[in-house]
Amino acid sequence: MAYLELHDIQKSYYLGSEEFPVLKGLNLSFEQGEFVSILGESGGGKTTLMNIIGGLDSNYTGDVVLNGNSLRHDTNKQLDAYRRQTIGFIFQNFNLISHLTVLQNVMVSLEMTTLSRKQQEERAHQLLEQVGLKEHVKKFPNQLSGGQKQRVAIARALASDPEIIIADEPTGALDSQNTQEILELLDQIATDGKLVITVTHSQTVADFGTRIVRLTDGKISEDKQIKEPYKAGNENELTTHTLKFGATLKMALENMRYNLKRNILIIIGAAIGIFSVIVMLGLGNGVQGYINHEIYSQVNPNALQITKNVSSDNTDVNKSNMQTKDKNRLEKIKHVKNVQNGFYVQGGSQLRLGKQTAAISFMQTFNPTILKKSITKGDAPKGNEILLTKEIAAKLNKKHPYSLIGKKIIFYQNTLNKQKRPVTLSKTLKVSGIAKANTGSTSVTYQTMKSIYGSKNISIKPNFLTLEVTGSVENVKPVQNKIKAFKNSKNKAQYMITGVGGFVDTLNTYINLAVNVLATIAGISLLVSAIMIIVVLYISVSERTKEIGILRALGTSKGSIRNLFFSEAFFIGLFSSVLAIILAEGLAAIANHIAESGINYQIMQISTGNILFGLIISIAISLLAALAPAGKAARLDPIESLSYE
Ligand SMILES: Nc1ncnc2c1ncn2[C@@H]1O[C@H](COP(=O)(O)OP(=O)(O)OP(=O)(O)O)[C@@H](O)[C@H]1O
Repeated sequence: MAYLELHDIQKSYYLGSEEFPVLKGLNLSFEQGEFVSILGESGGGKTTLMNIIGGLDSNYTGDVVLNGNSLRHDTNKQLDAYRRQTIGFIFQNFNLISHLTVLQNVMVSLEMTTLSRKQQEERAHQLLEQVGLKEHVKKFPNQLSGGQKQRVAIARALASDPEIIIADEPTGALDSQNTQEILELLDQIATDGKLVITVTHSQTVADFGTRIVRLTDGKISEDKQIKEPYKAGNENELTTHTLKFGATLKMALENMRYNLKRNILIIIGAAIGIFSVIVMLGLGNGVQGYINHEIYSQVNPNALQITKNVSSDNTDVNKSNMQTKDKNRLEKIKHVKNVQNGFYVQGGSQLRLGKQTAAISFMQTFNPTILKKSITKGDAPKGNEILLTKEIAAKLNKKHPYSLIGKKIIFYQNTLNKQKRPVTLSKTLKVSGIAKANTGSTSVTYQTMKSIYGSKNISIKPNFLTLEVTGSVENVKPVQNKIKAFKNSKNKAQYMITGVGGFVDTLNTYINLAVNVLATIAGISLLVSAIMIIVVLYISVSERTKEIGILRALGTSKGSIRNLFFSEAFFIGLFSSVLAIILAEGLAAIANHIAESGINYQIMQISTGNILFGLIISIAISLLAALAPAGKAARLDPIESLSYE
């Protein structure tokens, strides 16, 4: 059994239904240490044969047997591994990857070995030194002569220490000096015990080897040994794998750097969409925050006032009073705390200080719906104290209303006693503080109110209750709904509620809705970015068709080719979102600077969540956009890709 055997290889090409047989039943066997030249007329099927031996073409009849193992039954993955580990390709037109340096071109092959990074680099340098390119490792292929390019290709072919070197007219594009040098290198490879099979038109090249096989009309017309073959070499000890994800990421970055201007434009284009979305979300947060801030400074949205829902023709005041059972049932509602008695009077109240008097149209007990911050000076009322609105205070002392704080004034209240006779209650109270008229209220404590009425033996019952809702303002609406659900005997709501919490929650829902609609509109530009990325990646695939062919010939799997384009898309997504985030933060800084001086509030609040959302959506869209182009790249036929011009 020979090292490599070809059994009855037949191959035809078809144009429509018309068959063009190229190889018509070849039987050959090769041993390691041989330097075989395949000679034949142009179009005779030499390249076709090399592709079959090299595992690039499996669409033939017959069998290729390596070390007793047939390639016939190999899966695509096994064929990838065969090309990586057993075959080293050298092409007439060199087929180097133009955006990689000499060193990187050799490293592509080495990155598919299990050697450590350091060992890979050492081996690449050593191989390049061996082919005489020590000084040129950092150059790009277009900075090299033809002969130098072919040496890079030889170093690359040797990288994974394969047992078979297939050279398809390796000197076809070289002058006689370079031809001589390349042939010597190939001869050296054969001396090391590898099998070198080279295709050539030239008798001189053919005479250099140890054996000549002539192909005529799809058959072997001559097979002659002209020199003693060299001794077979040792088994290849390097194990290989396909390009790992890290390596494809690196290659994608290198390719992006090579097409820098185009990629910068794409990144800017894609960033615009992400930028708009982040700005919209940030602005939404800011506007919502600002509106809530404004509302919260006026009212306490978590405080509710509850009164009995009595019909207007009802004259029985007792019906509007709150009972202990009302208090108890409110206390039981989830998120409710601090249910307090409240009492208000409308009309009949007056204040006196010396000769000055002031009528109070509405008087109530101090409760949580009166914001502490509405008290501009002084404090909330305690026992026998009264909080005045600035308006009322100004009636008692126009010039210096605040000077009333700490002073004693007399409070009068007209009411009816138990016998329904009109009486005037009076009590001296100390002014505890002055509150804003719009958000505060003239008020005393419930106890003080009780003692004012108690002075004429009148007992009062709370005519409203206040409660506080714990947690966020979102809890207010459910509490309100529970309270509204209590019905009286006529199936009417038993209570009426005043408080803005539910409204704030509804307002927030609307603001959120508006922000999401705006962000979605901004998101349409993401669709444009996605289409742009798809187009660019398709262009990239067609530009890199040859590179894909080269990588496939080197043994890169379809999956890794797919990853190469996913990696590129990943970076486009990543970089464009980073750019978008920087721009959005910059705009936020400017907008907030201006807003701070105008409304004293940061109007654009970009949260970490918004940033993460931008980052993830950008990468996800780019990866989705890469699906079709990456799939196309992976499906490309390696042989067609290699011959792509
Ligand atoms: N994909 C293809 N579809 C159809 N015909 C093909 C295809 N590839 C090659 N052929 C034909 O098969 C024949 C053999 O081609 P091949 O490239 O193997 O020849 P060759 O001996 O290497 O030629 P040369 O020495 O000129 O490179 C040619 O007639 C060519 O036109």
